[in-house]
Amino acid sequence: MITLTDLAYVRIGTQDLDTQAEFAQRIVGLELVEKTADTAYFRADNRRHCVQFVTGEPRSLSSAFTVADGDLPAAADYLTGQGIEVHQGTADECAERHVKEFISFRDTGNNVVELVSGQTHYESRPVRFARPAGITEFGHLGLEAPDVVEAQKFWCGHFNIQVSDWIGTKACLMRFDPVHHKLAVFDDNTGLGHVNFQVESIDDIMRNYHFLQYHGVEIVMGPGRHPQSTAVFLYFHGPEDVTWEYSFGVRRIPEDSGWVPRHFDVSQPDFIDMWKGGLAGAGPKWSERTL
Ligand SMILES: O=C(O)c1cccc(O)c1O
Ligand SMILES: [Fe+2]
Repeated sequence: MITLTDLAYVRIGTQDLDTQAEFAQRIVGLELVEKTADTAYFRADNRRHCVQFVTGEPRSLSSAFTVADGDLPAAADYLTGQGIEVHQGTADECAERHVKEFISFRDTGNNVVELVSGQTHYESRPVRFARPAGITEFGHLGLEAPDVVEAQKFWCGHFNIQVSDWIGTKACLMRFDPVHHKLAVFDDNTGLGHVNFQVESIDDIMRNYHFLQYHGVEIVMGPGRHPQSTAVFLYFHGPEDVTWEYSFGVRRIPEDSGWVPRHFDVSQPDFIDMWKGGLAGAGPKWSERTL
């Protein structure tokens, strides 16, 4: 069993670094920490960076979680013992990620996952957000897998991860600390589902909604309220199909609360947005009535 302590970062490939960098700043609102000819790093909280774009294939490269200092050798042994191939991060790879050490492996969705220790943090320097989106922190990652049940067994079997809620068998929301979920797996082939940032208030959600609309950014879903975490959310599409989410008010589940995962029924209109609850049994559409 491996103990995860936090989310670390996500690395995303891009064929257009400049456009991604501009979107991450001007639209998402992140701080650009560093940009070179082939990579750009973005900061949202005390982590030195939590999003890194890398020139290359436009796809998710890896998602990273933190483990305690000193835990990596045992984690590598454990995974190897489970028949999982482990790569030991080289000095150059560590430098590129701004971590002391890391290992990587593939999950059941063939996503590359990195376990890191010694991620650089800027504890005392305020984040210089590129715009006032209200971001407070890197919230969670949505990964994709062809079989969500298999992915859940993998994550809960090898890590200190518990299921918070199921959305049919289409999604599983999981936690490794009191936050309702920092890892979610969605039913799809492989890759990054979405990158979530928590914002300070419901007003930020609505201000961001109008800001995105003004800029012609494609809203994927929301504003709405997830019945699972009770967070108010807004998803939008960035370049190269990257989905971003702002949310506010995520539920916390205290450690010994006896929480039992709920199963949400995807055939109901409010399965992912409780504000659509009024649509249940709404009958034929008034606008389509024949007089
Ligand atoms: O916050 C949630 O509950 C949630 C539910 C479904 C899908 C998501 O991305 C979520 O963040
Ligand atoms: Fe989410």
